[in-house]
Amino acid sequence: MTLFPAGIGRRDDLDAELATLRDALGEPGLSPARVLSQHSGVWLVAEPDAPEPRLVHARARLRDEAEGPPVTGDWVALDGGDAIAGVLPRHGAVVRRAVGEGRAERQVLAANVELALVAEPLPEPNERRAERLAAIAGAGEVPVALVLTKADLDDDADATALRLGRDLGLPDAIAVSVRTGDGIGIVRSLLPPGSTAVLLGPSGAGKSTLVNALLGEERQAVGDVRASDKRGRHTTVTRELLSLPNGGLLIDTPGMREVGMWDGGVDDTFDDVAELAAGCRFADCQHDSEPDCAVRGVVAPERLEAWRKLAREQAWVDDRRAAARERERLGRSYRGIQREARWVKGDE
Ligand SMILES: Nc1nc2c(ncn2[C@@H]2O[C@H](COP(=O)(O)OP(=O)(O)OP(=O)(O)O)[C@@H](O)[C@H]2O)c(=O)[nH]1
Ligand SMILES: [Zn+2]
Repeated sequence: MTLFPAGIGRRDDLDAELATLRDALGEPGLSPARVLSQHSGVWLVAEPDAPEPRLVHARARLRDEAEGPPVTGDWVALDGGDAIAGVLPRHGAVVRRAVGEGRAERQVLAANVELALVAEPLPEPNERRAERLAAIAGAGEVPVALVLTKADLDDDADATALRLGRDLGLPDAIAVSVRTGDGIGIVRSLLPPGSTAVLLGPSGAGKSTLVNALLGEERQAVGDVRASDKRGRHTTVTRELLSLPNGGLLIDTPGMREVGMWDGGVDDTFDDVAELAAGCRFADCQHDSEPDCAVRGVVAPERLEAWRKLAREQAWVDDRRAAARERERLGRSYRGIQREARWVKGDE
């Protein structure tokens, strides 16, 4: 079986970006690859001309960088020694706050994606959950299509998709059923050859079932790959980049229970609120009980409550990130002073 009949996606500026990285690291021999999946301490990568993917590790420096380690979908530069030497700039990434109460760290869920498919199951899709996923995708400049699964369980599936799409400001909203095949062709048309999309949604939404339908008979072996780390333990794939029969690529993610805001995107997702808010008397109007509010009474109360919640959460994250940057800045100047002191003493 050929593992990658359809290639590993498109990257228009690959040569130029690789050249920049080669120059920056002073290593002319770096070659490109794409991360298919991420395991503990190893990465499965595909190279443009290699018949099979292989496991590589990453240089230690990449693990504690602000950007975090390479993730599924990343374009990376490999050195001759089986290591990822650098990660190419990400064009379109879905980032959430890492899971855990009070943690202010980022987690990149998927890199270099051109579309996020946000899945919610019918007959009772959770509008707020979809809104939140759309917000983190929007923050990474990734367009969103809403995919309402299990359409066979809802007589008004198409009407629900239309309404939800309108409420959330997502023009692409499709009801799909793997049982009847409804909508599958439309989803396929959103994934043209060479493009990469990511599928996001809660556990049980029917993501794996949908992926299997899109793969048809060609479910690939990458899904079964298990990597053994240095201690010989086995770890299972979490997020993987799959190659669809028509040449589109799809990153499959496990169901998420928590989706914390990280990079903003609240105003983009709630552009109805943002636009109307220009007419409020106070610039920091919470559209709650303030006089002369232009939003309250126009935007649905549930959506307004969701906006408040996400905006508060984003403010919390922004505060922590600013504090972390300040600590980093102080740390740097402190280390600088130490270095200078040593230099003066002549012991460096
Ligand atoms: N009626 C109906 N059931 C579906 C459809 N698609 C999936 N299901 C069912 O929904 C359940 C969950 O589907 P999965 O594909 O495992 O869901 P998932 O989103 O991948 O879940 P995680 O792997 O936990 O993230 C299964 O019992 C499927 O058979 C559909 O179109 N119609
Ligand atoms: Zn207001």
